[in-house]
Amino acid sequence: MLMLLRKMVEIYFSDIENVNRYTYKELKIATEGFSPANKIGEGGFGSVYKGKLRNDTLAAIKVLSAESRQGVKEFLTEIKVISSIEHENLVKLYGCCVEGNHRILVYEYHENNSLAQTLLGGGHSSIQFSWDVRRNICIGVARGLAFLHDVVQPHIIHRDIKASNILLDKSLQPKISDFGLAKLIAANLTHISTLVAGTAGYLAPEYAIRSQVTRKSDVYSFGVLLLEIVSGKCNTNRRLPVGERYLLANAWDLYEKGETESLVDVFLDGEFDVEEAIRFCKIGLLCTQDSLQLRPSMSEVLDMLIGETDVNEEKMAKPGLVFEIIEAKERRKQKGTAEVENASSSLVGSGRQDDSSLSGIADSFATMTFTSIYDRSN
Ligand SMILES: Nc1ncnc2c1ncn2[C@@H]1O[C@H](COP(=O)(O)OP(=O)(O)OP(=O)(O)O)[C@@H](O)[C@H]1O
Repeated sequence: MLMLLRKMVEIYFSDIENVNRYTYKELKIATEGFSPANKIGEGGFGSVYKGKLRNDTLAAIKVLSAESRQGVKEFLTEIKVISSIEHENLVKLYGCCVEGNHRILVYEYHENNSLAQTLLGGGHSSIQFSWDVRRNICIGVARGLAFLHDVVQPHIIHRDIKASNILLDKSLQPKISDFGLAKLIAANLTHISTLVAGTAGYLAPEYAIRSQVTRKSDVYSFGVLLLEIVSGKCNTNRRLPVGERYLLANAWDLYEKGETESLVDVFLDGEFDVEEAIRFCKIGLLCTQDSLQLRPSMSEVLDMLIGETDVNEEKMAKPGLVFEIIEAKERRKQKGTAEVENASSSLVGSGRQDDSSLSGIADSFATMTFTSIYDRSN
């Protein structure tokens, strides 16, 4: 069995070009024995360490935990996928280590950390997120995603677009990381169903409820991220009163009242291009509409962001809000009642959801990893 596995790994590796292989020993040296001092993060799949490679290059070394769902096949698939694509807004994979039980990915290191720890990190970062910087980040992320969706063949759905997966390099260029959930899907398939493994606040309703993954579920997540970048607020802040907890619901309320401008981060102190900021908010709302068909593609989003095309808000519908289901589920847990069904029926546009899809909610949520429902302290 072990021999067979080794053989499989060798066959797979012989098929993968341009990927360095590292030994466990050299990665141990690079991270000073995986010392806690060099640990820079902890994700759903394991720990991330900063390390210095043999050629003095800094790297982010992601050690997949034993509990990680990624087996050899998924691990090697991830490597194959990442190594075959290169783009200025995607994190570069240097190589990997597959030795015994060790599964380690070695990425280019980006010193300015993620948006989750900087922009949304509660004031612990010294980075100045001016409007120009934010605009550049939004456009860069849209470029990276449009590339994955519309240029790479067959296209790639990221599935886990969120602030902790947007890293910043030394000149604050955004880099999309974590293709652990990405899967290549055949171009003729419109969607694939799978276990929901994204993060709650960024999840498109159809993804949360029916595990339905399409490029449009990435578009939804991008819309949430866009609103976070413009507002400087996390999509969920459980410290706030119920009515103010959810950024997306607030954004829609303000839009309806014609007060979209007040969504923009107060830290900008009024120093931003008002028209452009409002346009970005509207694009965020276009992306998060309940109906997949109404959401634009990432290439269309990019064109709207750079002002190449206008934002058509004529028929813009209310966003699909997942939090209502989450809260109802929490209440049900506490009270042992069957409120999920009630809350689900109040989901925006939920008239299209039948009982069979609703009955899957609890199961879908049981498989979700709620790893990044973070709060911003201010
Ligand atoms: N290439 C990198 N350069 C610098 N820091 C990184 C890099 N990759 C990851 N990190 C840091 O490690 C943290 C954890 O990353 P990881 O992708 O494993 O998990 P996550 O995105 O936080 O959560 P999840 O696994 O649920 O997606 C990131 O938030 C970031 O701070």
